[in-house]
Amino acid sequence: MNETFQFKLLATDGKARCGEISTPRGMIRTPAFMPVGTVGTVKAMYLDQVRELGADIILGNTYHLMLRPGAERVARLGGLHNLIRWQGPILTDSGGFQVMSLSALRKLDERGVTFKSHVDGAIHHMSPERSIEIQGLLDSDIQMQLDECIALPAEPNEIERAMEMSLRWAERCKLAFGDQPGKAMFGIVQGGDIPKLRERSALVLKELDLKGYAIGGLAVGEPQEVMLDMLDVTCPALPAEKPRYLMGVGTPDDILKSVAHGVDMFDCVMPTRSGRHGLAFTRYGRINLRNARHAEDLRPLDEQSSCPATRDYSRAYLHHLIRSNESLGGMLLSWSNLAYYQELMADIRKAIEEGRFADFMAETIEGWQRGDL
Ligand SMILES: Nc1cc(CSc2ncc[nH]2)c2nc(N)[nH]c(=O)c2c1
Repeated sequence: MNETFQFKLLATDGKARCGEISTPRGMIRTPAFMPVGTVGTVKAMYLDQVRELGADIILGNTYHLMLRPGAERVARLGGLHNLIRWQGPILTDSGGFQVMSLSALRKLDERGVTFKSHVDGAIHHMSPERSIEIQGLLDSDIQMQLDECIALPAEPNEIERAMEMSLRWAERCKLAFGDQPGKAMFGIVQGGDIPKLRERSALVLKELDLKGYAIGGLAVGEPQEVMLDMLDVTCPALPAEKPRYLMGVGTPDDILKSVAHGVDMFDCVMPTRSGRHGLAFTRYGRINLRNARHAEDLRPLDEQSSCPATRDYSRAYLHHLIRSNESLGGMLLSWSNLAYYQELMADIRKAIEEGRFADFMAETIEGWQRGDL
């Protein structure tokens, strides 16, 4: 079993890149979509199914897991991989983003974040060092620095303050992480929608010579064109030989266009969360199965799909299950959406390798717009 964490670029087509990250727990093919397993489960899915769909890596979450079952308990139980029975790589977010979006009472200052648990109301303090310690206890393969993500639109001096503090936290996290062969700690580029702050953040993080770089502070309410403009500024400022992970993104359209801007890794709750609410992502675009027009439509979502949930179940039945709020509805649509996302990633990787990514992107977007009546 190899002991290193190594990113290899296999092909480029314009700014789009195709590569692979080798880790002691297995290979990650990029561009990669990472299903979100926030509290140790990809909701409504068996992890064997998630693996069979082509996912090489899933996400865990420091904030949720430190509150329940607790980081030290997960370590006593043999680490996250053994607990949830996923032996591939796991990436964990550092928790700051979730504190700011989920916990009732919270305070953020130079020392870190202080918050009240949404589980039992207990008060927690998480410093950059503690976040890395927790991710270590979870035996995470790719760990995120603690950072402060500002929702957009925001005041420039607020964006600058948060970006500068995130840079100081990056250094503290690098120190706390130390040297763990086979594992990686990623810095997170901040800077909101301000190009010169994005450039500074990327350049200072590049000096830290980390094994990979996340692009944070996006997919927080800004229009897609602002997100893509920030990628135009950020990606060239990052080292070409390191992986780039765009956090919290996104729809199939966001992913396709972000790959075209040089992004290698993605994560989003979209395929599972919207699946539970009846929204299907297909090569024809979105289909909302709650809509009455599906009530007697015996067609499957896509008869050409290799996924049984997409190929074998009628829209009428999916409509019935979602309207009846039956668990099977969310299970089948989560399965179908994750299958579609992984199929899209596989098609993207192939198109880049074959030097036809621009045509593939145009054809794919046209298929979504054409829809299927
Ligand atoms: N949009 C967005 C999403 C996430 C969550 S990514 C995630 N964690 C668990 C699941 N998915 C972010 N996380 C951090 N640490 N920083 C960010 O700027 C940021 C931005």
